[in-house]
Amino acid sequence: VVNGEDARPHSWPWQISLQVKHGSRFHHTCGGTLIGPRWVLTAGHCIWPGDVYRVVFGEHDMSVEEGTEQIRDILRIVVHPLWDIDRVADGNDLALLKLDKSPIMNDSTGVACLPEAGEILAHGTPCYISGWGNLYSNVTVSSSLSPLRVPAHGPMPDKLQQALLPVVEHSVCSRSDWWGINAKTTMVCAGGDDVSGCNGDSGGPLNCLGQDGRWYVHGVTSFVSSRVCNEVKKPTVFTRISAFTEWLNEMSSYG
Ligand SMILES: CC(C)[C@H](NC(=O)C(F)(F)F)C(=O)N[C@@H](C)C(=O)Nc1ccc(C(F)(F)F)cc1
Repeated sequence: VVNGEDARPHSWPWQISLQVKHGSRFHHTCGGTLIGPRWVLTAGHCIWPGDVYRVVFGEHDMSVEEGTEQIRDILRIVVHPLWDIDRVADGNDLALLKLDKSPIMNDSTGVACLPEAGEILAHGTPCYISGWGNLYSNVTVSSSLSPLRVPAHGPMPDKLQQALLPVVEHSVCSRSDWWGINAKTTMVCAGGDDVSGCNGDSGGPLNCLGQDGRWYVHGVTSFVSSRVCNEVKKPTVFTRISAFTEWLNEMSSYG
């Protein structure tokens, strides 16, 4: 998250850390959302065939054993059938992870509320992105020595970050100098004035306040500008969960 702040610990109890095994150690690779006792929703682009993953719940500061962490293994991974890493702009950037065992629900770990099917957020609706992704893109300025602009990764935070990202309605997000045709109606755009998601926030939740005073997860973090995470007129793009209600119900019911 670029230009965010430390989240109050466990204030987004459905936020998980998806960790991938490299050698004998696991490390954070994506965010995700607990949407049922044994189901986590993340981004399709977080899943690479052959990799081994685990899910950490109740995490806040990655560098400290806080006693609220719970770790679960994954029984099955269902990537959306239409997801294609070579066609990011087509959307469908979703994957469901079935856990071997439900985590214990407590003050630090809980299930998210999801919106009604088809629900569309109005322009300007205040939402928060949360994640342990990069604090900024480390873009080397192009010069005679390095003619290419090489976007490298900035530092990753230890503590969960959050940032207020106002919703950008589709008619604005799909303007030619914004995301153009890459912004589909099955996506939610949110952000502006140099706050954004960044690498490592992938798959995490877009948390939006509902009329009933509850927080609802409307988006799964999908993509940002490949030049710089918080590029002007390139708001963060999320998979719109309310466009996939049927698929989510089908998958979670066949257990
Ligand atoms: C999509 C993921 C690989 C990656 N996602 C993220 O970093 C996330 F945190 F925003 F989720 C990303 O946006 N990476 C940059 C480097 C990227 O590839 N961006 C990108 C932007 C737009 C499009 C387009 F326009 F085709 F849809 C494709 C890729």
